[in-house]
Amino acid sequence: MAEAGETGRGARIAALRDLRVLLDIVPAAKRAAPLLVGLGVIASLAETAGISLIIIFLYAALGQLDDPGAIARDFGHAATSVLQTLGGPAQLAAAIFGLIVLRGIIGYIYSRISLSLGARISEIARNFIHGRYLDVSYDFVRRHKQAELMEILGTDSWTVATAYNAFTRLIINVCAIAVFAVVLLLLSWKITLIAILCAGLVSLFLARLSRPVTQLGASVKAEHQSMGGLMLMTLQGMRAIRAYGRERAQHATFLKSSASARHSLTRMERLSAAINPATEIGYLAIICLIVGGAGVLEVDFHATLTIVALLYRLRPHLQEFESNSLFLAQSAPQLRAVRNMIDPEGKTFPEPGTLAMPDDYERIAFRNVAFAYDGKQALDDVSFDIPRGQITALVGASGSGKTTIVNLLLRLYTPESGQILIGDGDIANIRRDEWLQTIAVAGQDIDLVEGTVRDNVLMARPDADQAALADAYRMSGLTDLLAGLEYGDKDWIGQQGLNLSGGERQRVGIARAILRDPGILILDEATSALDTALEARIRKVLEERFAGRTVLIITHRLETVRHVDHVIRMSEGKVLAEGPPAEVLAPLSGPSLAAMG
Ligand SMILES: Nc1ncnc2c1ncn2[C@@H]1O[C@H](COP(=O)(O)OP(=O)(O)OP(=O)(O)O)[C@@H](O)[C@H]1O
Repeated sequence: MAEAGETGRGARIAALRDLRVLLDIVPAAKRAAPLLVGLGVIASLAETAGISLIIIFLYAALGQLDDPGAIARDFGHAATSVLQTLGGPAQLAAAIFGLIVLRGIIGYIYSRISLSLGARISEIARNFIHGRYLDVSYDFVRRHKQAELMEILGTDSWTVATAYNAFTRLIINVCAIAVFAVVLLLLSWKITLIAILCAGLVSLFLARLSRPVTQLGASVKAEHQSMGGLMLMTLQGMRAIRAYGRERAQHATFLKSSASARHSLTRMERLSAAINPATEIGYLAIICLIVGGAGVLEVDFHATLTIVALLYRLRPHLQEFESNSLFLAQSAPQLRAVRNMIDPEGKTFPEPGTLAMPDDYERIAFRNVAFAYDGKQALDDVSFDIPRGQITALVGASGSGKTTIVNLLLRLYTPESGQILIGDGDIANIRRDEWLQTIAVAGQDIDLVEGTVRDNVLMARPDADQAALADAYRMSGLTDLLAGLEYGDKDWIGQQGLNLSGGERQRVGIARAILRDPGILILDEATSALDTALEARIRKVLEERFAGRTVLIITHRLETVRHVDHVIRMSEGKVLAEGPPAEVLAPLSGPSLAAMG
């Protein structure tokens, strides 16, 4: 975001700097900028020439060109020679018409190019940001609020295009003002000098008036973000909100946030709305001043009239200049947010790895692994083995670090110290896609996406055929359930699969892991919501299917642990014991291992 307290000018400069960096990802827009500016300048020249010809036309119609000295000398001579070159008033009228048409055509070409470039810039910016969310470390995404990420992707990415348009228009405005200034200088340098001085004063006044706009732009963005957060909370927490009767309270919070967003937006728009009439009044005052000053400076009436006509035409350019410049100041916080997201600095990216997956390893070995979430220690000097081709159970009280181990195996995070070895090599050095192809997880927090059962299961292997899918459904006990649904596996299961029961969602997660057909299967409390009979049936099927493969089970249920080959018992981020179940579990008793830390 633009720094709090940054002045309007500082914000404009920051916005332009960020825009320049952002346009690195859209080289076409960078290349097209001079073309757009060129077109704008030609349009301005055509406009100025057209106005000058109209003035000549008027003088000629009034018979004033017979005495060029009657109007400003240089302009009078130039006007006479233009009229002589063209041949007469009819040709002059045709030239004026031609210039108006030329300006119209150029304006149309400009709009076509800038519109399609704008659309392209937004598209590339949002694609880039979406890609960034997927390739940056999982930790980075976890640290940011979802509402913030949504706002940057869904709203701020559009601002890049509008800011680009404002920037090119700004250059065009400057060029148009310069062209008008040259013609005005030719008419009377004294009056032009006064006009420039007054315009400078008006501009300073407007800059002062619009100073709070940057802070307001930042608060509008913050309010929008917090409202977005509440919207997400309403949708994602709908069940809890209703279950605890928090509808009114949630709505009241939303109303407050919504009113606050309106308040900031209204203040910003009120200020923006004041800029236009203030600009108009300021420049009209300059025109009045010039009319009054012309008499004092003894500038003749005709020249004054011509100057006033030109100044009047110049006014929209000055006004547009002010509003484009204001827009850049307003959009500084959004451009900064997009730039920060695109900038690789301060972000970490998962190691892609270079080595092939070994096929002669005997175990996955954690060696002195430590890991902390934002300084909170989750694993402390953890060492244990997961033997290849065997069933290992990872047990321990809630919060002892079991899921963190799964997260490290999935390479969602990297250990702060220590190593996870497969054979002699660190898993971080194995090609990430190959490693993930080898491993599959079904968990208690089933990560189902909004869509159908089929969409969710196919995530594991998009090219799987119907037979493989049916096999995965059968093994996870889903066949009967799907037969009962109106559209079978194409039934919409809602957000995070909430149209299904907890046990059904778990079975979809298991089907997905089975379809992957991995060498290493991780079941993180994957059957905790199933009844004992169904759990036993699925376990039997999985044992047959994954016989001879590596299976890591995370569970609290004692009966599940008793039959495994190897047990690792954890407590508060440390390994307490490791070995055969009889040895490790001997000191424990009871059907549940929930409190075994
Ligand atoms: N995303 C996170 N951010 C911050 N702290 C976290 C995060 N995930 C886990 N922790 C903390 O790390 C520690 C280990 O958590 P972990 O989820 O690995 O435990 P667990 O043994 O799997 O627990 P459970 O059996 O309840 O699932 C806990 O103290 C937990 O609060």
